[in-house]
Amino acid sequence: MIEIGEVTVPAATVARLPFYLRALRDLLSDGVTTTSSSGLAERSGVGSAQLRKDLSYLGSFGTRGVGYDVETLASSISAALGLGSEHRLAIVGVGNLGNALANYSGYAARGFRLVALIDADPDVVGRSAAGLEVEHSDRLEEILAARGVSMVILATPGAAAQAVAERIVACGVREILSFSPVALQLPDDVVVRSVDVAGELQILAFHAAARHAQSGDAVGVDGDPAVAGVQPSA
Ligand SMILES: NC(=O)c1ccc[n+]([C@@H]2O[C@H](COP(=O)([O-])OP(=O)(O)OC[C@H]3O[C@@H](n4cnc5c(N)ncnc54)[C@H](O)[C@@H]3O)[C@@H](O)[C@H]2O)c1
Repeated sequence: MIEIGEVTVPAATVARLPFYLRALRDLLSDGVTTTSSSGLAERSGVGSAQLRKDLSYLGSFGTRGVGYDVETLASSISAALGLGSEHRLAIVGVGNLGNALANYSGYAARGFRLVALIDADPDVVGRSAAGLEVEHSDRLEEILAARGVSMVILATPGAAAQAVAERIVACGVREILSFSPVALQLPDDVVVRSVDVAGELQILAFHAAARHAQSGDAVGVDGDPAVAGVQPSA
């Protein structure tokens, strides 16, 4: 459970709020001002009962027979997610992944501003991405403080991740999005979200194997024995 203002919201609900917000912003850009819970649920990819339950944690927004006011609901979800004010973001580890993430153009529209790129490799330092110059990690503390960084994307190799994360946390940063393949050991008040693309693909492989098993087809996608070998649980 996560505290949002004075209410406690299940972590799974918080994880779905960005999907609702994205769907609402799409509706707004299509000029749609009201939406039904079923319409919003469909756009968000969740069931409408789930959506109504999730939104009930944030207060009462819908009007029976009319639906939700798109702008009001989007503002409420934004506020609940703490997106009212801009989050200043740094990427630490600007290799293949960090560079690709730096060049993502969607941060500003979602309330984030990329303000620093940091790397340890002298060959990488000085390169430019997204209008920023990569700076040396020797100056990490100084850079995070000077730019008011509140969130960090960590994309260093696993071997460096723990030590770098500790330095980031010592600067007061409490939210880290980690792509590094290690379980970071950090104080309890630090929130780490870990992204594992290969792990997500394994989950898809599991579902593919389950579907093939149900249809009596023992061979996985494209005959891949690794996929075929995954056994779904009951
Ligand atoms: N989670 C995922 O889904 C996923 C997907 C791809 C890669 N990864 C992981 O992300 C990380 C980055 O992958 P990549 O392909 O970009 O690797 P990369 O080697 O291209 O980039 C890593 C960068 O980190 C820098 N670095 C090393 N030590 C550092 C330190 N102490 N401080 C600051 N920078 C430092 C390196 O100089 C390099 O530029 C790896 O750990 C990789 O395993 C995760």
